[in-house]
Amino acid sequence: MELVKGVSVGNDFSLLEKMSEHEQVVFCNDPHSGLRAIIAIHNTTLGPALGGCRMQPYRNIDEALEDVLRLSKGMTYKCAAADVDFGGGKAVIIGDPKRDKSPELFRAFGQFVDSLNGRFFTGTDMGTTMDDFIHSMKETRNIVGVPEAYGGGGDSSIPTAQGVIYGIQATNQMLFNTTKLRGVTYAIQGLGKVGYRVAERLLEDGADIYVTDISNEKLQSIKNQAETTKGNVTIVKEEEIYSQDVDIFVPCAIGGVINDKTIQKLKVKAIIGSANNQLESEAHGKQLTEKGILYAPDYIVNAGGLIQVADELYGSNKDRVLAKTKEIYNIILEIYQQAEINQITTNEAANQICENIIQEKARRNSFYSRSVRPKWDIPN
Ligand SMILES: NC(=O)C1=CN([C@@H]2O[C@H](COP(=O)(O)OP(=O)(O)OC[C@H]3O[C@@H](n4cnc5c(N)ncnc54)[C@H](O)[C@@H]3O)[C@@H](O)[C@H]2O)C=CC1
Ligand SMILES: O=C(O)CCC(=O)C(=O)O
Repeated sequence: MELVKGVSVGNDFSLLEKMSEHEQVVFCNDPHSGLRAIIAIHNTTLGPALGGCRMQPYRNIDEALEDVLRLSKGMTYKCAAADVDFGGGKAVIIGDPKRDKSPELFRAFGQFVDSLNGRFFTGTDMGTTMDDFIHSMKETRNIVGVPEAYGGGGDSSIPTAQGVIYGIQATNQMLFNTTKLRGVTYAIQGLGKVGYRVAERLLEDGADIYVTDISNEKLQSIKNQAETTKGNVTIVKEEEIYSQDVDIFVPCAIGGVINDKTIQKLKVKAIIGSANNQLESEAHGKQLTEKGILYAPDYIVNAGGLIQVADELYGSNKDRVLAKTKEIYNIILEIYQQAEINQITTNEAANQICENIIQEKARRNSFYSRSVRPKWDIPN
């Protein structure tokens, strides 16, 4: 008897080959709530996988799978660089965040997370908010980025934006021999949870910024705010953000924005922002170096949120989170120096540093490697 009619995932092993670097990929389907999601666990050498959950109206399964595989790999490196005892994972929910959310959908998602029995911890990302995960928390304890009123560290985009600012200061030090934010010009793509805070801080310090977003409301809001700050804001069209005659491009929206097309347009001296997977491919890092553009690897710059959500497992302490986030300044400088000494790209330098950390820790913690439980005791 044919139980599942007409289902084909190809007549080869291409799906498994696609995830050959990953430990586990879980496809989640709950017809009752409409949940369709993918959870990817890339590497648990340093601890259970941790990574936010993105909600996006992906066009097809390939697009969603590609995104979750790339994002979860990035988390492995981000955890290593940020020195947190977690591995890399990520989740994507296929759906429109404006239309398709419901308490049932996030509860169903929580049940899938719980079924992984401590191998995966998750929280907010693009398209999801802390409120969504209040529903998931009813089904699993393995939710991070929880509001303060529920015992968590609160909005993780606050330390993420702080980390971006430390990264910009390190970049200004490298390029202009100053840690000051003003006197340097910036083009910001995306005024969401992170980008808006970065824009606010730059304006407060008297910097001139150029901004774009697909939301007019956000553009208008920052424009209004700039009336009371020392810095000035200029709104530009979405596609024009790449060709602005400014010092630094600050991508804080979607991934893949550094590609063959945009590199041609860029006139900046450096790129530093919060968006995950900014380079369409690693080779684009080389193209940036050849063009004399300094690239601050995204997963180093945007680790502030991860640092905060990982800290929740020790009880959430703002001073501890800030101290660790400040380290982003030194790590970025170290990467710039290593790239220069070894004549490699900054993304290669960052990858090498992280791979060495993972190997070194795996040797020390071999008893712990691939454990399904965190070191600390979290009751289930
Ligand atoms: N929230 C956090 O703590 C962290 C965020 N990130 C990454 O930073 C980026 C931004 O994250 P959030 O601010 O949390 O997301 P968000 O969803 O709050 O904001 C994204 C903003 O980008 C805008 N946008 C979307 N497409 C655009 C386009 N083509 N051009 C211009 N603007 C566009 C949206 O309208 C929105 O205002 C994402 O790539 C995310 O993965 C990384 C680490 C932590
Ligand atoms: O920032 C978060 O809430 C979780 C960490 C994460 O998913 C990320 O850094 O991309």
